[in-house]
Amino acid sequence: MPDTMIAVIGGSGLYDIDGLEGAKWQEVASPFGTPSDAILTGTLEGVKMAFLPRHGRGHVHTPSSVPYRANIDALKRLGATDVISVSACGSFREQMAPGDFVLVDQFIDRTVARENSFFGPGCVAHVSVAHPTCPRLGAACRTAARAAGITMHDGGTYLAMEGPQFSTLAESRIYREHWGADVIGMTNMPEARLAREAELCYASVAMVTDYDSWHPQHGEVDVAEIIRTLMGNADKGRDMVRRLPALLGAARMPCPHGCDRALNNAILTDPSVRDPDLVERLAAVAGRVL
Ligand SMILES: CSC[C@H]1O[C@H](OP(=O)(O)O)[C@H](O)[C@@H]1O
Ligand SMILES: Nc1ncnc2[nH]cnc12
Repeated sequence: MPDTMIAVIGGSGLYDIDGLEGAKWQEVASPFGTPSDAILTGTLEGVKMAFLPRHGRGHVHTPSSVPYRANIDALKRLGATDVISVSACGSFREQMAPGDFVLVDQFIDRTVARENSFFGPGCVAHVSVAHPTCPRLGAACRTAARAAGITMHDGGTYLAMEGPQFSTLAESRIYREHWGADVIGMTNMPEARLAREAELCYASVAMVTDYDSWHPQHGEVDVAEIIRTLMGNADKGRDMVRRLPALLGAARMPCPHGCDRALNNAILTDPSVRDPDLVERLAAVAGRVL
């Protein structure tokens, strides 16, 4: 078993984390493109850590231009075992209020313009994403957040939209009233799919910044208000992250939910007809089974 390496993908408002020993920003090359930014690496309480700002420092990437495949591949190449996605989101539930966190466990994918798989012609694979997040990693996030005094809602369905515009009122109502979505954001898909293909445990912590556009008392989404809430959320997110190493430990045990074995029996293409270039590109993601 490899050592634990906790990788945090920071969303809007979370562009770095503090307190890492031996911290350095490391460029990591990927055959799937250039990651959003260099990756901050170091250790925290003896546990390896990595941090990647999803939109790049200074917020360069739109939700659609984030190089999701390069990001996940680069984290896997570095040795990441567990990925915690930290994201801003709108809320469809009165009780999931701005400033609260939601431990997302399901997704509805409405993205339309993103590469959503490492595999393709010449190496076809199908993994299950019925349960797209890792309960073990999620439990650590829940414990860490609650220990930090954060209101963390346990479980929620995240609707991933393409953006960059926010939803119309009609869309917001459909997602909330008919589709059962709890929160909305623009980035967790295809990130969660790719983490599963790369056999990484993935947990999503969504930090509520607004009530999207459905709430009669709150009107439409106001970016200035989102940014104000984000600032407070980012500090809470850092506090949660600081508590994770003690909960996950440096010595990793196999994932009891099978995230680290997701590719067992998933590749359909016969070895004799696999595309050698694609197989080479897949070395980090799928080398275990290729
Ligand atoms: C800041 S409002 C919209 C923006 O924030 C979220 O980003 P992330 O998921 O990376 O925290 C949302 O998905 C949009 O990209
Ligand atoms: N209401 C919202 N819709 C989509 N993404 C968001 N990120 C933060 N708030 C959001």
